[in-house]
Amino acid sequence: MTVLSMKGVVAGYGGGAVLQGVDLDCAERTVTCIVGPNGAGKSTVLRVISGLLRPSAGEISMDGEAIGGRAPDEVLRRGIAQVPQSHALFPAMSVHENILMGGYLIRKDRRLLRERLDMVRDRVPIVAERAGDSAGNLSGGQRRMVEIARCLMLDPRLILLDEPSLGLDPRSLAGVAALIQELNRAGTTVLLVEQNVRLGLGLATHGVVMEGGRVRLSDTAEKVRDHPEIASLYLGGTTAPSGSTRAPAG
Ligand SMILES: Nc1ncnc2c1ncn2[C@@H]1O[C@H](COP(=O)(O)OP(=O)(O)OP(=O)(O)O)[C@@H](O)[C@H]1O
Repeated sequence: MTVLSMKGVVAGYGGGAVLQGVDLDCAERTVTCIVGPNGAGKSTVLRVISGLLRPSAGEISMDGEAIGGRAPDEVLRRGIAQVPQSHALFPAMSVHENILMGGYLIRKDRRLLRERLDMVRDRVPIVAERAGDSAGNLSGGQRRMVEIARCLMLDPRLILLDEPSLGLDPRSLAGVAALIQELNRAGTTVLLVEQNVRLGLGLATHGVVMEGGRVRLSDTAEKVRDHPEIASLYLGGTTAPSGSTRAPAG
């Protein structure tokens, strides 16, 4: 079943279209990774889905219902949560308080809030382990985990992640990759943008290559990763060794 569908989406920032007719589908329970050169429009795709940017043409639908051009809070209520590129936590607030902010839309339903909090603590252990610490005192990798955990408070159907690997050391990378895969196993559909092509396509089920505001290639992550042009452009001329289709866990 298709969760998210984009057809012929055109969008930009006033000085001409950045997205020039993007077609993209995310099937339920898949992890789709968008890769491509700087300026290709990858982050713009996420912005146009989450409602931060209005498309000037084309269609965007979620579970078959049109959402193109809707306000961000409405898109969020429909189950699409975006985790921004970085620095998304309130550094002076505790981890627990930051997580509660993620439940703002459901704050009046105390029981649901409590249930979600338990679920988030369960899925992302650092939320309980560092509950009382200021978010500003966490390492980069821990912050990224809490940023992702925060968006789980609304139990989204689709999570949008903009460069989850940005600025992380290798150990944190593995932890964040494992968390994304775990969420996916629990049933969440994920769409992410990644500069770290090896990591992104390693943890994804599907890959999308963008160039000049268009989708150039869309296939299983494995096929995209093994595509000769992708290998030479992004993976240093070598295709990933067979058997390394998934990022290491832990
Ligand atoms: N807020 C903005 N205002 C004006 N132009 C923008 C804005 N954000 C992005 N752009 C332009 O839109 C184009 C696509 O940007 P986008 O961030 O989507 O690319 P990207 O593929 O994610 O690349 P990168 O990895 O560099 O972020 C670029 O030419 C960029 O300069």
